[in-house]
Amino acid sequence: MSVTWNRTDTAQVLRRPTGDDDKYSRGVLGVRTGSQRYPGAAVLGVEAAWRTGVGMVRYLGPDRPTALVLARRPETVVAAGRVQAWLIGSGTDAADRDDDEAATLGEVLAGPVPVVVDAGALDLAPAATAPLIVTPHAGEHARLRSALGLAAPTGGDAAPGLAARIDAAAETARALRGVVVLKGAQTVVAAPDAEAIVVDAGTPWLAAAGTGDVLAGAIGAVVAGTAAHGEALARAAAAGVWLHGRAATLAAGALGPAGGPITASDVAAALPRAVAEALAR
Ligand SMILES: NC(=O)C1=CN([C@@H]2O[C@H](COP(=O)(O)OP(=O)(O)OC[C@H]3O[C@@H](n4cnc5c(N)ncnc54)[C@H](OP(=O)(O)O)[C@@H]3O)[C@@H](O)[C@H]2O)[C@@H](O)CC1
Ligand SMILES: Nc1ncnc2c1ncn2[C@@H]1O[C@H](COP(=O)(O)OP(=O)(O)O)[C@@H](O)[C@H]1O
Repeated sequence: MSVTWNRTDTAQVLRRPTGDDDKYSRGVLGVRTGSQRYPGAAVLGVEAAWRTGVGMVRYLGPDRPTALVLARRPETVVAAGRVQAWLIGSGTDAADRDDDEAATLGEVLAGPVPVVVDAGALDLAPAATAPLIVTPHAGEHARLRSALGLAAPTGGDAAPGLAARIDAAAETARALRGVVVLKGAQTVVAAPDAEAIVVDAGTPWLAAAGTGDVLAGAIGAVVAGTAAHGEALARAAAAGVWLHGRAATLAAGALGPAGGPITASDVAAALPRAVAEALAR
C-alpha cells in the first residue's frame, strides 16, 4: 500500500517565514559532506539547502570543499554550533574515513537531532540511534540491505518494479528504524510505521550526476526548517523529494516543450521557484 505525493502535500509541510522569525528560528542545517576527491558534492548540497530555504547552513568539511563552498556561497557559516538537522555522507567514501571523522560522525548519529544520511555515510546508518533519513539509490540500497541482514531486493536480473521497491524500502525502514528514501524515477519514501509515499520525479532529465547530492541538501533544509521529528520526518523527506523533482521539471521545461538537458546545478537553481510554486495559494 502506498500514497502518491503532490504539491498540496508539500505545501502542508513547508513553513512560510513570518515577521517573528530570525535566521535561527528558520532552522540551521549542519553539513558534513564532500572530500578531496568529490568536493563538488559539498557545493551542490549546500547550494540546494540554501535554495530550498533555511536560516543558516553550517558547513564543516575538508579544506578543498570548504574553499569551494565559500567561493560559491560566502553566506555559508564554517564554524561549529547548534543545528536543527544534519546532512552527512554525500561526496564521501567510507574507505577514506579516518578515526577522527568516524568519531565525529558517530556523535552526530547518536545525537538527538535528525540526520540525513547519504552516499558514503550509509554504512554507519545501521548502528545509528538519531532520528534518521537515508537516501540510497538502488545500488546503495542493496548494500544497505545486505548490511542489515536483509535479502537482495530482487531475486532475478530484472530491475524490481514499483511494488517490489515499495515492499523492499518498507522492510529496510523497519530494520533501520528510520526513513528510507529509495531514489529513482519514482522515489519511494518509507517509514517504519506508516504507509509508503511515492513521489514522481516529473522528468527523466533528472538522471544526471550530482542530482542526488542536490536532493540530500533539499531534504536536509526541509527537515531543519520544519524541525521535523517522528512521523513528520517521512513527510519532510517527501516534500524535499517533490521540490527536487519539480525544480528539475521547471529547469528542463524552460528549454522547450519536450524538456532538455539539465545539470544538478540547474536543479538547485530552480529550487526557489519550486518552493514558491508549492506555497502559492
Ligand atoms: N560532483 C560530485 O562531486 C559528485 C559526487 N558524487 C559522489 O560520488 C560518490 C560515489 O557515488 P556513485 O553513486 O557514483 O557510486 P556508488 O554509490 O559507489 O555506486 C556505484 C555502483 O552502484 C550501482 N549503482 C549506482 N547507481 C545506481 C542506480 N541508480 N541503480 C542501480 N545501481 C546503481 C552501480 O553498480 P552496477 O549496477 O554497475 O553493478 C554503480 O557502479 C558518492 O559519494 C557521491 O555522493 C556523485 O554524486 C556524482 C557527483
Ligand atoms: N530515470 C529517472 N527519472 C527521473 N529521476 C531519476 C531517474 N533516475 C534517477 N533519478 C533521480 O536522480 C537522482 C540521482 O541521484 P543519485 O543516484 O544519488 O546520483 P548522484 O550520486 O550522481 O548524485 C535521484 O534524485 C533520483 O531519484
